[in-house]
Amino acid sequence: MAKIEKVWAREVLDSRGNPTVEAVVTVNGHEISAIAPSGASTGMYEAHELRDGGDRYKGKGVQKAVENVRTTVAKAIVGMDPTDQRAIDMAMVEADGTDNKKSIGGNATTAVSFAVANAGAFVSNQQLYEYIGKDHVTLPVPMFNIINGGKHAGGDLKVQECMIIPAGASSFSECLRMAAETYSSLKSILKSKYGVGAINVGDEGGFAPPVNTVSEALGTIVEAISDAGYEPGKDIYLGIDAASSEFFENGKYSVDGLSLSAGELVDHYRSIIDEFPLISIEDPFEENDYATTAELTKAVGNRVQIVGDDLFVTNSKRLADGIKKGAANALLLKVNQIGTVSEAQDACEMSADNGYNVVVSHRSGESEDTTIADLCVGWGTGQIKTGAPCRGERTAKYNRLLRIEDRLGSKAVFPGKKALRL
Ligand SMILES: O=C(O)[C@@H](CO)OP(=O)(O)O
Ligand SMILES: [Mg+2]
Repeated sequence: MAKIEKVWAREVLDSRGNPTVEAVVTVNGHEISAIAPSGASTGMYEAHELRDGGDRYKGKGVQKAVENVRTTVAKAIVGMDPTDQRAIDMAMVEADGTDNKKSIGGNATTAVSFAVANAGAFVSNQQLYEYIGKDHVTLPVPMFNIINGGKHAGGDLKVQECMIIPAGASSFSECLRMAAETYSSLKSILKSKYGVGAINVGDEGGFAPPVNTVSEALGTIVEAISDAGYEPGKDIYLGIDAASSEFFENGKYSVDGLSLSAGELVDHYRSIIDEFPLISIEDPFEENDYATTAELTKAVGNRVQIVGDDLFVTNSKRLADGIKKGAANALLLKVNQIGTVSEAQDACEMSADNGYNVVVSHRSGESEDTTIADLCVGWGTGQIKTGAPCRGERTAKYNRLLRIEDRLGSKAVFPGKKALRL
C-alpha cells in the first residue's frame, strides 16, 4: 500500500491575478500538486474560502489556508493510503469540525482533495479519469460561455453567461471546433455591430459587448452560429446562467431593463425560450427560491434543463431538498462549493439516482489545473461548462479533454443530445 509521505501547500495566482492555494501531496517520492479555483458570484451556502474578510488582494486569508494545509491537514492525513479518497476527505472534514469548512478553509480542503485524487491515480499507474471511472468513462458535451455579463464583466448585461451548446456534434472534438468557429464569427459580428471595444473579454473569456438584454445577446449569438455554417437549434443550442441572486433585491429582479417579480420572471424566461433554441437555464431564481424554480421546472422542464448552481452549491442536503420539491432537473457540480471530491461525488450520485443531469463546472477564477476535466469523464456526467474556447485556464480543460478523447480512440463514448435528454 502506498502512503502519503508529506503534505505541503503554497500560494499561487489564479486567472484573475488573485492568490489561491496549491496543495502538494508526496507519494512514492513524487510530488503531486493541484490548485483550488475561486468563484466571484459565490452562493451564500458554499464552503467557506479563507480570504480575510473577502479581501482577495492581500493574500492573508490564503496564507492562513496554506498554513492550515501544512499543519492541521498534514497531521490528519500523512500516512494514509492516497487511494482511500473518501477516508482522507472525511479526515479533513473531521479535522475542520464545522459544517462549511470554516476553520481549515474550503479552498485548502479542495486543493488537497484534488491533489489526493491525482496522487491516487499516480500510485495506481492510471490516468485520473480511468482511476475514477473504471470502465464507464464518457466524454462531455461542453457549454461554452461566449458572452459574459453580470459579475464577470463590466457592462449592463445582468445575465451572467450566454453559452453555446454544440450538442448536435458527433464527438467532443467536433464540439470544440464548432465552438471555436462560432466564437470567431461572433468576434467579427460584434466588432462590426458595436465597434472594436465590444470584443474585450470578461473573466471566463467570453466577449463583454455593450448589450443590455439577454435577447440582444442571444440574437447576436444565433447570427454567429449561422455565419459559422451551423444550424441554431439543430447543431448548436443555447444556454444561459442567469446567476439571478446577483440581480435580486427587495423581492424584485432587475434584469433586461425591467423590474420583475418572480412570477413575471417565469413569463420572461418563457418568452425567451419561445424565441430562441434555449435548452439550459441555470439559477433562474435567487438561491432560496425553490418554489418558483419548481414552477419553471414543471412548466418547461421537459424541453429545458433547469440547473441548480447557487441553489444547490453541490451540497447533498440542499439537493435532497430541491429533489423533494421538484426544483430544477440538473446539478451544477463544483467541488470547491462543498470542499472535497467525495462530498461532490455524493451529490453527483444523488443527482443520477433521481434523474437529475449533472454539469461539472469550473469557477470564474481558475488555473491551469485540469482535475475537473478528468472528474467529468470518470464520473460520466456527460456535460461540462468551463468557459469560452480561449484563455489558457479554460483551454487547459478543453485540451485535456481532447487528449483524453485521443487516448480513448474508438472507445471514446460521447452522448451528444442524450446528455441533455433532448
Ligand atoms: O456562476 C457560475 O456558474 C460560475 C462559473 O461560471 O461563476 P463563479 O465561479 O463566479 O461563481
Ligand atoms: Mg452559476
